[in-house]
This record gives sequence, C-alpha cells and structure tokens, in this order.
Amino acid sequence: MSGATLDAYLGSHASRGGVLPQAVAQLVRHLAAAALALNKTIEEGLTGVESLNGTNHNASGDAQHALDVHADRLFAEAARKADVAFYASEEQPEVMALQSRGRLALAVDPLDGSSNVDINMSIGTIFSILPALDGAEASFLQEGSNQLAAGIFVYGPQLALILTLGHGTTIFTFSRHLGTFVETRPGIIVPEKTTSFAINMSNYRHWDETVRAYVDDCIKGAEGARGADYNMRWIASMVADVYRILVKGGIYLYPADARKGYSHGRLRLVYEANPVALLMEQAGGCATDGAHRILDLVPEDIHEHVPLVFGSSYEVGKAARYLAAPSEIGLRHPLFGQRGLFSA
Ligand SMILES: O=P(O)(O)OC[C@H]1O[C@](O)(COP(=O)(O)O)[C@@H](O)[C@@H]1O
Ligand SMILES: [Mg+2]
Ligand SMILES: [Mg+2]
Repeated sequence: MSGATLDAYLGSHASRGGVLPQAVAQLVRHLAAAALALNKTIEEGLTGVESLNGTNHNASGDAQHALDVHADRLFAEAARKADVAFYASEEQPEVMALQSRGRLALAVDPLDGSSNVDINMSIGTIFSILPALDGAEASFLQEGSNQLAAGIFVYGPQLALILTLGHGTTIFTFSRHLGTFVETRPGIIVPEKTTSFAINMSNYRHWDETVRAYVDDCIKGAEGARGADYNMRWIASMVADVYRILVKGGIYLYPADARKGYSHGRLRLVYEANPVALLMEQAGGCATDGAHRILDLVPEDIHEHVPLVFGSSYEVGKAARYLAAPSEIGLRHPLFGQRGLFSA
C-alpha cells in the first residue's frame, strides 16, 4: 500500500480553512478509532458482548443483535469526543443531544447487514455528517445535499473505509503493518454501464408491476428488451453491495413493496440512503427513489424509509424510466404518476 494515510488525507481537508472542515476531520478520526475497536470485536467472534438476540427491537421494528447495540455505544462515544451537537442512530428512537455548542450532527447506522453477523459475511457502519442546526430533530431533517461528509466502514476480508468529504469518493484500507488506514482507491469512478443487478428476488410477488417489468427484462437477457445477459448479486449487506458497485459497477434496488411496513421500502433515508447517495454521486454514480434524486429529498422523520435505487448512472436512469414513467413500457404507475427523474 503506497497511498496517503487517512490522517494525512484528513489533514489536507482540514487545511482548506474554516472550522467545519476541521471539525469533520476530527470526527472522522474518532469514528475510525471506533470502527477499529468494533472490527476487533467482530474478529474475535463477539467475545465479551452480551447476547440480546431476539429480545430487543429498534425504531424500525428490527430485532437488535448484540453487535448492533455494542456498535451504537462505540459510535456514540466517538461522537462525544468530537464537535458533535446531535447524534441520531438506527438503534435509538430519539436524537441524543451532546455538545451544546457542537457544530456537527452525526447520523449513523451502527451496523448494516446485521442479519449477516452470524455467518461471517461482510457487514459495516454507515455515517452521515451534517452541519448542526437549531434543534435536535431539525439537524437531521435537512436534504442530503447538505451533507458535509459521508462514509462506510466495511468489516470484511479487509477493514475498509469508503469516504467522501464532498470532493470525490476514496477507499481506504486498514494496514496492520502501518497501524492506520491507507488510501487504496483514490477518486473512484463507478462504471457508467453495467449488466449486474442486486435485488432481493424473494420479494417478487410483493412488488408492483413496474419493478417486476424492470427485473423481468434483466432476466430475459440477450433475448429480451435489454439485449444483454444480466448477472445477479445480493449480499444482504448494503455496505458490501456499495463496495462492489463502486469498484465494478452495478445497480442496487430496494423498492417499495406490498408487505406491511414496506410501503416505502426498507432502507432509511437519513442514515442509509443519504450517505450512500453522496458516495455514489461523488463517484459519478446516481441514487434515486424512482422519481426523485435521493439528495433532494427533505426527510420528515429521522427513521423514515425510502425506496432506493443506486449505482451505475446509465442503468439507474434505465430503471428509473421503468419505475417513474411506466407509460413508456406500457404500464400505469400507482405511486409516482408520470414524473420521471431521467425521462425527458
Ligand atoms: O433482508 P432483506 O430484506 O433482503 O434486506 C437486506 C437489506 O437490509 C439491510 O440489512 C438493512 O440494514 P440493517 O441491517 O442496518 O437493518 C441492508 O444492508 C440490506 O441490503
Ligand atoms: Mg442498515
Ligand atoms: Mg443497522
């Protein structure tokens, strides 16, 4: 590994001047230390983490794994050490107020892909850093385009940090040899085109006809309307899908469906969709709810769900045409009418 260390990268960001870049750099350093501690626990197979399996639930009704709670504690601790006024987490119903004059608001999915914890699959932490506003909730109910930084720690075969500070997306890999994160993929560009899609196919019967039409055409391959053979990947850890798509291209879809609690999909806007959307856009990719750019949406609730489609820009544009302008494929859309993000 020969790239810049995370510390040097953050130092050069902080030296751009202004108090906010300095505060962001300091916070990312504390988050990286927390991620390192969490990675150690994961590597050791949860030693010392009391099991909560099946006993607790978070604000979205998901069962809390012991590691979800442990990770939440670690990242809240990291936020306390930095210039953070407010901390919002998937694992806590309310926003936590921290420094009264803190400049930043931190939103976190402490552990993404919790269902993969027990099977030694990649999991991760997603974070979004916003400028703190007057009021705890208000600080998180800003459009995602206001984010100062966003990132994902991936606990996988390599411990990685995917980071954007608003000028490109970079992947850092933790070097045991150097004892720090080192830049391994600077200025990533997501391939514009792809023939790889990621969706949980077992939900097929719950989707509306627009989603089915898009997936059907991928599956028809070279003989169908898309004229190419598609491959499918679904890791059930969005963080790992993000990593794969940044490096190889691809499209990820978690649409709304007819199941109870899924009328706006599964992913949360504030601490999942927004940071992923910023990472994608800063790498030349796209993220949409099917009709609108994710980063333009104004959240109404910190735990609000949003249908999410992201990845290679050409493919996301194609999918958005199926979802938002179904008349083009001979369907009527029940949710979004005729508005289309990518259609003329
Ligand atoms: O189990 P499903 O419905 O396929 O959903 C999987 C998706 O849900 C998530 O696990 C949601 O994140 P959490 O694990 O933080 O709840 C994503 O990582 C993943 O892509
Ligand atoms: Mg998640
Ligand atoms: Mg989670």
